[in-house]
Amino acid sequence: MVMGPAGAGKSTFCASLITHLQLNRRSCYYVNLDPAAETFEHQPDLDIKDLISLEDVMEELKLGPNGGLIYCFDFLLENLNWLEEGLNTVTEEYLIIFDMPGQIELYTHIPLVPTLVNFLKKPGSLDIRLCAAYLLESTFVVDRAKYFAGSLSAMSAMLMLGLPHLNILSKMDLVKDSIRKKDFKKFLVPDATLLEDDPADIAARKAGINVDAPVDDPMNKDAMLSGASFKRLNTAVAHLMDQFSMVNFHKLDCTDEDSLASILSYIDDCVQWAEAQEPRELADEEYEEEGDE
Ligand SMILES: Nc1nc2c(ncn2[C@@H]2O[C@H](COP(=O)(O)OP(=O)(O)OP(=O)(O)O)[C@@H](O)[C@H]2O)c(=O)[nH]1
Ligand SMILES: [Mg+2]
Repeated sequence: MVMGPAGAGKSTFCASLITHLQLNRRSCYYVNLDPAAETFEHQPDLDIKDLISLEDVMEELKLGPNGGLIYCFDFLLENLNWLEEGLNTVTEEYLIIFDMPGQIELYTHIPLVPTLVNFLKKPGSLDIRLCAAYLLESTFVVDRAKYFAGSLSAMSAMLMLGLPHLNILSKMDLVKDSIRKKDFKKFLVPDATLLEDDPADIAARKAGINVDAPVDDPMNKDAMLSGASFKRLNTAVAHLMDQFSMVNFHKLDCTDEDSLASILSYIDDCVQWAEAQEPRELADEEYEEEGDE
């Protein structure tokens, strides 16, 4: 189940993963659960838009895009038999890829996704072994406040969903030229020491702003204007991440087959894909191909 904030690269990752699976002769089943998604590199095998369209909901119920999305998800949960019918025949050989919408409220404020997850993994029913792939943009590391806020959202999803969980820094192609591999390593585990060389603080100090001013009252206007209370907030979030010590990241570059293979192997481990495979007989043409090699 591919999740993460809006624009994190979820659909692109799904498309690259499908291409990678096809190249490696693996079966996959693509489920689009984002009712706002318009174009696809690979046509979904099951598409929420066949059940309900966000456009219709917004038009008929006079809802905005976020309210409309929540309505669509509510509707999906009331019509889970549609999902069950679509997935019932998918065998263990398949890797099912769920492409999720990016609105964070689906995971946290109103627990719609946790309800869906419980339905999909229910023993005796669909009984799908799920794994969450939570994507964050790797460019976030440049802005420590964004990086820690993103890591906190990842941790929140981990706690809410209780699934085997992979946190992934996507779009590595965008940073690989500007940040050396060795320097990037420290961002794979969110840790409060990363705030020590925050470029935003360095720039603020250069501009003569005292971001290190002691803050007795974080709501004090001076503390807010100087950025000192914001720094205090980030430090608190960073220490919280340290205390839970739950989040670590894997790097993903969708343009690199090795990177995709590495992420896929983690996913396979989480969902125990290899263990679930029955030994199968090769089809005649596959025998011939193997012979040729
Ligand atoms: N350079 C680069 N751009 C990417 C990558 N993945 C996604 N993008 C771009 O980022 C934008 C958003 O990508 P999507 O895959 O649609 O992101 P998403 O998370 O599915 O977005 P929502 O479904 O709207 O939440 C698009 O313009 C993509 O072309 C990547 O690996 N590298
Ligand atoms: Mg998408």
